[in-house]
Amino acid sequence: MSNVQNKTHAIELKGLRKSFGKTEIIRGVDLAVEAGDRVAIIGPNGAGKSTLFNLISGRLAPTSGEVLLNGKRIDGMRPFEINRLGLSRSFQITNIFPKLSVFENLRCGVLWSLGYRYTFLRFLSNLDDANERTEELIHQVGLGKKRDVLAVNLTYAEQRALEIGVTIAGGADVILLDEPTAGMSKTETQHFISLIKQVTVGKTLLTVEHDMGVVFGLADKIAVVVYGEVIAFDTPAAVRANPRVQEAYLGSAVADAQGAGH
Ligand SMILES: Nc1ncnc2c1ncn2[C@@H]1O[C@H](COP(=O)(O)OP(=O)(O)OP(=O)(O)O)[C@@H](O)[C@H]1O
Repeated sequence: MSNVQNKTHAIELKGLRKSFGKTEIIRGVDLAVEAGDRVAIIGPNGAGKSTLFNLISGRLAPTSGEVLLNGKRIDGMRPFEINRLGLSRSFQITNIFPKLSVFENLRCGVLWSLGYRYTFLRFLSNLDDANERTEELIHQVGLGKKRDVLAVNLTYAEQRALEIGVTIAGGADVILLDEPTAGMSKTETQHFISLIKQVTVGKTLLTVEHDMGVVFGLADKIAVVVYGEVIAFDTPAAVRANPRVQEAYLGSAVADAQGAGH
C-alpha cells in the first residue's frame, strides 16, 4: 500500500462498529475513499450496506469507531450538520415536495444550502443567484422541458432525476445515493447512469447498489460488504477476479454483468 498517512480522504471509516441490541451488524469497518472516486457498496441482503450509509450520513451513531468527512470527524453529528459540511444524501422521492414544481423543488435545495429556511421561500422569488443556480440544475438533470410541472405529475424516472437534482443542489462534494436506478427500465437505467456520471464529475460518490450492470457501469471502485465487514475494496476488475468475493457473494452476479457487456 502507498503511504496514505498524511492524505485526507473524502470519507474515511475507522474501526466502525454498530450494534442493535446484542447483535453487531457492522463489525469493524475500515474504508478510505479518495476524493473524486465513485464507489459502489455491494453485498448480500442484510449485509449492513444501508446501516453503513446511515452511519456515514448521521442518521445513526456508531457504537464505536470513527467517521471522517474530508478529514473532520462527523460521527455523532446530526444529518443536517453533516450536510452543511458538504455531504448530501438522496432521501428517495418521498422527500420531493409533490405539490411544488420542478423549479421550486430544486430552488428549495439551493436555498437550503444558502442557509434559508423553507418557510421563507415565498418571499424570495427574486433572489437572482439562487434562481440562476436553479436554472442551471434543471438543465443538468435533463428536466428543462419540465421546469413548471408539479413533481407529482412527473414520470417515475423524472422524479428520480429531480431527486438527484435536489441532492446535488447544495453543491456538496460528497454525494450518497441509495439504489438510484431501482425500479427503472433498462433504457432508463442506462440513461440514468450517464446522468449520474455527469452530475458527479469532480465529486465523490457513494452508492448502495444491487444491480451489477449499474455497479460496473458507474463505479471506479467497489466495496464488498459481507456480514458487516468490508471483505474487498478495489477496482471493478480486481473485485470481479477476487476469489473471496466470488465465493462469498458475486459468483453468478458477475457472470450476469459480463453477459450484459459491462
Ligand atoms: N434499526 C435497526 N434495528 C435493528 N436491526 C436493524 C436495524 N437496522 C438494520 N437492522 C438489521 O441489520 C441488518 C443489516 O441491515 P441493512 O439494512 O443494513 O442491510 P443491507 O445490506 O442494506 O440489506 P438490503 O440489501 O436487504 O437492503 C439486518 O439484519 C437488519 O435487520
